[in-house]
Amino acid sequence: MTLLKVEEIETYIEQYHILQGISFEVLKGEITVLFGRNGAGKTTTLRSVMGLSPISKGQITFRGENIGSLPTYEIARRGIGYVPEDQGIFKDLTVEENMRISILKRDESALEKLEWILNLFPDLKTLWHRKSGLLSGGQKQMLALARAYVGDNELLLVDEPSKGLAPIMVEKVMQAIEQMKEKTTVVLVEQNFFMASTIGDRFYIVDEGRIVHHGLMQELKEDEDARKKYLGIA
Ligand SMILES: Nc1ncnc2c1ncn2[C@@H]1O[C@H](COP(=O)(O)OP(=O)(O)OP(=O)(O)O)[C@@H](O)[C@H]1O
Repeated sequence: MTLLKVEEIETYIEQYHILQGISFEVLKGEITVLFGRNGAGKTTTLRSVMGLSPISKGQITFRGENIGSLPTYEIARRGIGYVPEDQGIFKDLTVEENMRISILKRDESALEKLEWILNLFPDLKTLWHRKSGLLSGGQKQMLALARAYVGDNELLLVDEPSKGLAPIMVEKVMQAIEQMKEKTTVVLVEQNFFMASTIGDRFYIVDEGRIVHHGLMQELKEDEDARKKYLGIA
């Protein structure tokens, strides 16, 4: 089932034509990875879906509803969570406080979700009363993912969670995202092909504001020529 459909979106930032016709589809329960070099337009794509960088053309459909012209808070209310590159956590609040303000409805399902995610990230339990600003980069990333997960979201947009992390931490975060797939759907922006290709189901490659290649992750893993051509790796 298609959860999110992005069709030929175009986005300007100031006078710059950043997205020049981006289309992709996200199927429920899958991890869809957006690859592409620095400055290709990956972050702008996620921000456009969230309404943070409004589109000037094209259509964005979430669960069959056109959300392309809605304000960000309405898009968030419909169940799309965004984990930006800088994680978007409240650094002066504790881990507990950060988690509590993300839980919109304090019902049984929210508590179940909280328990499930804390089992996935046991470090957060240990750090429960610590100010989030004092956490390591990897711990902050886990907190950001956990917050997005308990926020009653059906789709998570996650921007480069591996950025700046030590390899062991990158592996942990990727494994966690893979496990989150059991419960939610993820669009992942990632430069680390080797990590993302182990957990992704489908890929899209962004270049100069356009999709230049897409398919099943397995196909890209088996296609050395495409990896060289589009990602510059063997
Ligand atoms: N506020 C802004 N003003 C002007 N140009 C911007 C602004 N934000 C982004 N851009 C430009 O838009 C283009 C796409 O940026 P974007 O952040 O979407 O790329 P990206 O693929 O996510 O790259 P990275 O991996 O480096 O984060 C870049 O050329 C960038 O310089």
